Amino acid sequence: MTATLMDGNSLRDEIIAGLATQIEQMGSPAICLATVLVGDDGPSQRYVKSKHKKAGEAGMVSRHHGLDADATQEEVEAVVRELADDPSVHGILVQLPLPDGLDPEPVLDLIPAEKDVDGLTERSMGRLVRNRPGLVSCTPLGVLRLLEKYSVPTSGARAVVVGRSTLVGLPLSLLLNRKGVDATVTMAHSRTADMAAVVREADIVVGAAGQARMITADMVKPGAAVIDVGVSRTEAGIVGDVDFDAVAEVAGWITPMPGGTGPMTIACLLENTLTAARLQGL
Ligand SMILES: NC(=O)C1=CN([C@@H]2O[C@H](COP(=O)(O)OP(=O)(O)OC[C@H]3O[C@@H](n4cnc5c(N)ncnc54)[C@H](OP(=O)(O)O)[C@@H]3O)[C@@H](O)[C@H]2O)C=CC1
Ligand SMILES: Nc1nc(=O)c2c([nH]1)NC[C@@H]1CN(c3ccc(C(=O)N[C@@H](CCC(=O)O)C(=O)O)cc3)C=[N+]21
Repeated sequence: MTATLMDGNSLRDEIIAGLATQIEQMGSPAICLATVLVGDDGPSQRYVKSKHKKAGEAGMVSRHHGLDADATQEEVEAVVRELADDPSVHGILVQLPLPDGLDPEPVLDLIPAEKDVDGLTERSMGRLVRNRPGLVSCTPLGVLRLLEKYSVPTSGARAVVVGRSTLVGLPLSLLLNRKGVDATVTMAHSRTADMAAVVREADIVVGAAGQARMITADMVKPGAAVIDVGVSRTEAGIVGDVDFDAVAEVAGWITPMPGGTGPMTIACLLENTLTAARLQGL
């Protein structure tokens, strides 16, 4: 392998240790992250469990609300409303996607901006667009942290983000475009014509489409930084959007899957929870 491996597990541990120290210095207040999961999807339950475990390591408390897959819109909204009104809860994360038949928009609308640790509400997204301080989606933040940690040059670099969701692709594109980061960003998606040619232009490639191994070695410019966000369940197990073994021979930097962006998402979620607690006066 010629690429430098961008190790999300070790950077996560570093970030969580830093959070634990900060929280101790604050006199160890009970900073609380609440998660809401509707349905019994196995991997979602695993991610949520891992979020709670890591919250404990950071010196935070956490609370989980699990609802049955057949929960009604009203039931989900009632849970979120209760968490929104509860002053002992500092961060609220509603695991997406919700089961078919439930509309996430009115649910997200109930999350107060200062508790929006996923950065998904209209106010948080608006602040991101307007370049004002606010909570930003965790996976995009984690990607930026990895680029920074490994000194990947971003100013003037061409970045291609494959995926334009409000959870990952869109906020990440906005962050990469920000003053100070200064990449020239292309957002690619399922209608992009000649994806291979678009990706080949990139100094920084982010796969956030959820299409198993769609980014192949022939699509990658030699020396590029390749970040894998996608998670697909296949018969071979969990695989990313990047054809890791072959791309690692061409890229300058690459994230492993697992061990790359997943752990960084959790670290940044906890960082957002501390920020949220401070916004609420802790
Ligand atoms: N590692 C982590 O921490 C996290 C991982 N994930 C994973 O990242 C992936 C993306 O998540 P999310 O953004 O929520 O997913 P969405 O399904 O909301 O969005 C997927 C995006 O990828 C685009 N897309 C789909 N197929 C293709 C294709 N063949 N070529 C190009 N673009 C395509 C879609 O395009 P269009 O808009 O045209 O439909 C859409 O913009 C998933 O696998 C998810 O599990 C998500 C969050 C955190
Ligand atoms: N509102 C909302 N916010 C999210 O941030 C969110 C979401 N909904 N829905 C689902 C996706 C997915 N996601 C992951 C988190 C951690 C890992 C993670 O830690 N993965 C480990 C591997 C874990 C394993 O092996 O199961 C790793 O990559 O090393 C992966 C994926 C957050 N998501």
